[in-house]
Amino acid sequence: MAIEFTKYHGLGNDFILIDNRSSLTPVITPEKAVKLCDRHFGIGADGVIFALPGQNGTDYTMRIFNSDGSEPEMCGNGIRCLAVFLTELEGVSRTKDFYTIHTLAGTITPQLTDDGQVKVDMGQPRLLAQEIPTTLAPTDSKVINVPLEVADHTWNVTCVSMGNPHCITFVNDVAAIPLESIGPKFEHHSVFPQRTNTEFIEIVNRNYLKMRVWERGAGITLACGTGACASLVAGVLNDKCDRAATIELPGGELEIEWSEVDNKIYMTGPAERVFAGKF
Ligand SMILES: N[C@@H](CCC[C@H](N)C(=O)O)C(=O)O
Repeated sequence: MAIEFTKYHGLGNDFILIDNRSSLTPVITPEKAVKLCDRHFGIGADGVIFALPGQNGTDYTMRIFNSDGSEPEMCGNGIRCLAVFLTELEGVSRTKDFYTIHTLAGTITPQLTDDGQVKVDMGQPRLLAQEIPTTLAPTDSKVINVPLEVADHTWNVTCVSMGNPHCITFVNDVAAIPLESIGPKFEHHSVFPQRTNTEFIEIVNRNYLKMRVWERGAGITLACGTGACASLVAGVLNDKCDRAATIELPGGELEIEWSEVDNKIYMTGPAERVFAGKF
């Protein structure tokens, strides 16, 4: 059976999107997703995203497989891509400029803005150790600036869940971080029972941060939306940045705001269609 797909990216964090609106079961297995994501023998992507029917009153459901076949709870760049993909699928019958999307991290709401970007209500960050999850602190404590031994070095980390786990470290120079070698050591550290995404952040000023990321299940990527949101929260918790900032990633910039009004995170950035095909 031939399956149609469309390739999208959000700041170079790239995904294979599949129209799965006729069933709540993904049309391909995690093992097949690994093959499709392979950059030499497949289409090449950081993950596969499925547009499924809505649940609990939402418009749609999003599921995603990382390039290693694991299933994360949420994907920030991916949900912007999904929002634009849905407009493509719905065509002229589209009647509104936002979607309610059921995810494993709860209901997320991406909105298409007039300038072609996508602004996403990412929900509230979760800060307790049991919510990350991590054993770095007692279950009902926050994990802020806590020492962690990785690769014979003590890193002070702050942990934030955006539905998926993030471990954030502030450094003087993100370019100097040997991501390829230490990323996997953070991801598989025994204090993270569900593994973790890892962000290294350089504070340029209180409204501009530089970030590099090692993603759980995908390795080095050019951008991570949930990671940018989690990093802004970590910056605020450590009094290193304001509640609204630009995050510069290798693939481009995201605007992130942590609202004092509703405690939610709002992420704004692009989503670009690359090409479509069949496999
Ligand atoms: N790139 C994504 C995050 C994708 C999921 C992540 N690899 C995980 O396993 O949690 C983003 O833009 O948020």
